[in-house]
Amino acid sequence: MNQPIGAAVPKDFLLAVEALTVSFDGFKAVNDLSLYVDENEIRVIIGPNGAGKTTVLDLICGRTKPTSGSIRFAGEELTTRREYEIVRAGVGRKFQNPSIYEDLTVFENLELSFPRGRDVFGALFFKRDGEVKSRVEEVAGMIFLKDHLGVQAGILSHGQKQWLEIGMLLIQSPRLLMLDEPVAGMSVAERVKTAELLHTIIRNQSVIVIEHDMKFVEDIATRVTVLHQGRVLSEGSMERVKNDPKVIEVYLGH
Ligand SMILES: Nc1ncnc2c1ncn2[C@@H]1O[C@H](COP(=O)(O)OP(=O)(O)OP(=O)(O)O)[C@@H](O)[C@H]1O
Repeated sequence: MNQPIGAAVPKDFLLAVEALTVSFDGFKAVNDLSLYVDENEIRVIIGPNGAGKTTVLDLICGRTKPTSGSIRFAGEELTTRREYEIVRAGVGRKFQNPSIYEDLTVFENLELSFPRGRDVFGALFFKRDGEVKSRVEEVAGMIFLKDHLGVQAGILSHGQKQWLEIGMLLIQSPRLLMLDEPVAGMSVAERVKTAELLHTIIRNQSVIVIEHDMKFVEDIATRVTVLHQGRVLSEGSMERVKNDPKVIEVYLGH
């Protein structure tokens, strides 16, 4: 049957979070939340402390299980999946503090994160050296560390360590990257380059960023979701959200 003109056509989002709730001892940290992220989108989540931002990412990556609701990613339900299955489905998560191997070089950190397959008997098989090397170099170029491949990760600047960790996710080619305050502690120049990096990433992937730095949010966001008390308080362009009286009252006015 033909769709009547003007009828809502269901759209396939990369990520569709619907009616998501999680209670901790009766306290709803996330409360009936719905959120939809497109392919090739940067979505920024902002909101006051305790709004539920980190908990939303914990729910998407399977670290926390919801009390109710659904999270569909590329058409698959994630709420019944284990954390490693969600990673394999294509969701990469970076936490606030970089977790890199400080004693290893940039090259080795990236190489170790390269996804290793398993053969039909379940044994690990390793990709040919050349394939790994060219992928490591490609990702190092994206994260501005191509000239630092032989450098020990421990002596990188804070910002470079953050980029390296993003690179360690990128090398696994996730379809969705989730970043928790990626520019915290970065210099102004590093923030500008991080915005550039995110714009490169979304040519092929989608990104969710939790951020407090409003200048950075303005630089990267096409759509912003404001959380408050576990719910969506406002959503839309930065322009719209920053002029929303509700948002000014609970967040931006402080
Ligand atoms: N495992 C948990 N057990 C109990 N309460 C929790 C748990 N995780 C989070 N909370 C509570 O849920 C609320 C939301 O926390 P969350 O860390 O998601 O907020 P946030 O928006 O990320 O805040 P911030 O900007 O400070 O990082 C807080 O009140 C927090 O104390």
